[in-house]
Amino acid sequence: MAKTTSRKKIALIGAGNIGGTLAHLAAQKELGDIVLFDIMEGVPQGKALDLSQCGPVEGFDAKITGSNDYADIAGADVIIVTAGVARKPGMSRDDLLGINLKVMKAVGEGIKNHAPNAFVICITNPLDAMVWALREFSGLPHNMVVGMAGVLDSARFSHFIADEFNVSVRDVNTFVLGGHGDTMVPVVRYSTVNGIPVPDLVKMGLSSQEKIDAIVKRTRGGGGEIVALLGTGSAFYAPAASGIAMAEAYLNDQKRILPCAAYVDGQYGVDGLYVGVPVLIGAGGVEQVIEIELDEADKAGLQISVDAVKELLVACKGIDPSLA
Ligand SMILES: NC(=O)c1ccc[n+]([C@@H]2O[C@H](COP(=O)([O-])OP(=O)(O)OC[C@H]3O[C@@H](n4cnc5c(N)ncnc54)[C@H](O)[C@@H]3O)[C@@H](O)[C@H]2O)c1
Ligand SMILES: O=C(O)C[C@H](O)C(=O)O
Repeated sequence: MAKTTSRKKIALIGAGNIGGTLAHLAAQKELGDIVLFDIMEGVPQGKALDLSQCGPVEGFDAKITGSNDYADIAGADVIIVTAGVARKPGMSRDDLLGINLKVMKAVGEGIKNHAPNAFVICITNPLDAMVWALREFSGLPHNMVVGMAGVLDSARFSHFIADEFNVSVRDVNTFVLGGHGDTMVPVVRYSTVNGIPVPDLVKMGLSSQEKIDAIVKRTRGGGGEIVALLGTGSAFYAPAASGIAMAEAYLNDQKRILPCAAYVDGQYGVDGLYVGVPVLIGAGGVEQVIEIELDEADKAGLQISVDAVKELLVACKGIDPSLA
């Protein structure tokens, strides 16, 4: 029987570890038909065929194709970008700036020419600089281009908090703001177990400040911990799950409040750059930047993070004068 053509279309630029996992999750959730794009010939096609053959076993109905041609992303509702290079042990995310900036240029132009109405989620590192550059190269409205980092960093924080208090992770809610680097700001005051702020749980003697401080530190280094363990490549299951949560918020107009690298234009005293803040995502893309009250320590932490992102933008402009 002929299939409906009114399904949503999800284009995944980069068919590596995260791209393949994104495709699998999007198919399992039947978010729409999926195009996997990569410059490696055969890889997106091979992964698309393999994933399509999960359909009969898992019972999902989604058309999955692989491509090396940007024309195939035409009409995409959502694009998730993971194209580029991942860091190796001993490297920082910022070491990827030069190589991945060139990738963002090619991807941005591909999106501009073939899918300018899509909601674009960037995952490529160094995240806050790459999402800014991707927006510049694509020319899309700022509210339609967003970076994935805070959902992942908060998921790590939540996992560690759930472990510490020996409670279900479902009852834990945490917030990590700022750039996706060593200067990220896990906001302990807004982190709760079923509504009870973590500092109150410490006061109740259920943990200690030292243990919470260690969890904050581990969260900040969460990506590096996995890079060191894997030896080659970086985390991809939780990053893909986080990207899918953001895509679902847009596709299903969920009005979710999620920490994302969003364009900030005045809020938090920050102007004209992408950095991790709470935003409302719905059918209008990033519909609002939510300005929460921060204490002095968190404000200072956010400023340090913003300054680190600013330095990366200067580096981007130095490498590619078209960005200046
Ligand atoms: N934002 C985050 O929280 C977060 C989390 C995890 C990983 N990352 C980053 O995501 C990126 C991808 O990670 P991964 O594990 O999927 O890496 P990977 O190496 O498995 O996959 C990257 C893919 O990009 C492709 N690629 C390279 N240049 C391209 C181009 N010009 N056009 C299209 N495709 C191109 C490669 O062929 C490869 O298949 C890395 O930069 C990594 O650091 C970010
Ligand atoms: O740490 C990395 O290099 C990948 C990613 O940014 C992560 O946090 O897992």
